[in-house]
Amino acid sequence: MRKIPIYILSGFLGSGKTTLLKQFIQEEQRKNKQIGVIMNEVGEISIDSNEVPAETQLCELLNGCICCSIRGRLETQLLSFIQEHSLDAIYIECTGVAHPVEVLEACVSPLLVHKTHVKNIITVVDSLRWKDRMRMNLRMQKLLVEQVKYGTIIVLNKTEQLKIEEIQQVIEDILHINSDAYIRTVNSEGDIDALLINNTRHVTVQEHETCHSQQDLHIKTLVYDFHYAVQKEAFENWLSTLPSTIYRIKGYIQFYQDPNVYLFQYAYGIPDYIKQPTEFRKTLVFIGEQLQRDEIRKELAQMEYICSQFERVHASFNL
Ligand SMILES: Nc1nc2c(ncn2[C@@H]2O[C@H](COP(=O)(O)OP(=O)(O)OP(=O)(O)O)[C@@H](O)[C@H]2O)c(=O)[nH]1
Repeated sequence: MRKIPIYILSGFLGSGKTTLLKQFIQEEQRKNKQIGVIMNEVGEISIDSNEVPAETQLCELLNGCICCSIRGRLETQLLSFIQEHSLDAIYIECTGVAHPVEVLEACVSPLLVHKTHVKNIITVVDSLRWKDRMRMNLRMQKLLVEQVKYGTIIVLNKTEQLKIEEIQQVIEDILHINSDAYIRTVNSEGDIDALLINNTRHVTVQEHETCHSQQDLHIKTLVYDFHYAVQKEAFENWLSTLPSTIYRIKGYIQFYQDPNVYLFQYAYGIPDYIKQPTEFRKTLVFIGEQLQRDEIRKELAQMEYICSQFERVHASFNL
């Protein structure tokens, strides 16, 4: 019986996993292949799944990490994918705080071993964050190293943010931890076929140190729903005050006096806004350590309140 290949996309928060996944999907579609995608999020909602085309079989596993708290749900989902669809490949996008070997363990249960095989663990590295990783606490540094150590292919992404000699240093560090293949990319663009086929190392479950998102890493999430727009300048000023332990923010936002809704991405302190063609629920998801949830809620609510007052004044002048 033909075993369905599984590709595990690993890598820290905001490193470029979804960006890479979108390219895999395009490539598979170009070859008329049917694929299944499993997206795991530590938070209670997924923003990234809106990036997956409607014709792709998609499953969201939310509110926990498939490497620890919701491992059983991954197995159930893989089985249902196999039984209900005729798939050529399955892609699993891990949370940014997952340990790749523990995701692998969840994929090699006795119920799955005769039906699937894990072809590659592709670890995406944010080159700039890697270069500066000593600024992170030891637990996070260890996670970054573990993700690199157990990748069968390393994608060194966001390389345009570094100087040539810095890239050389990052490559040296990475090869020291894992001498398997690596590929340098910007926007996760590269030789997609090489990532799918190339595999110098047999993918096996190995002894490893654990680092679980909630117990060991103390990762917390917050979902904030907007009722009003906020002023862009005030929002950006506020972003610049956030601690570096807020590793990731993503979601949809609307700015005062701008009718557009933007996909907002914030990774390693760098914000990015992409105008959306359609309406989305205006929500931000925060992922980090020591999240001061009440403070974040209060500060965002304050920005909304100011704009709601502007709108009231505006409306009263137009009456
Ligand atoms: N400057 C730069 N930005 C990039 C590159 N690749 C991806 N990004 C941006 O980085 C942000 C995060 O990218 P994603 O692909 O969502 O990262 P991710 O690993 O899926 O994020 P999580 O799933 O939240 O962990 C987005 O704003 C991307 O557009 C790159 O090569 N250079």
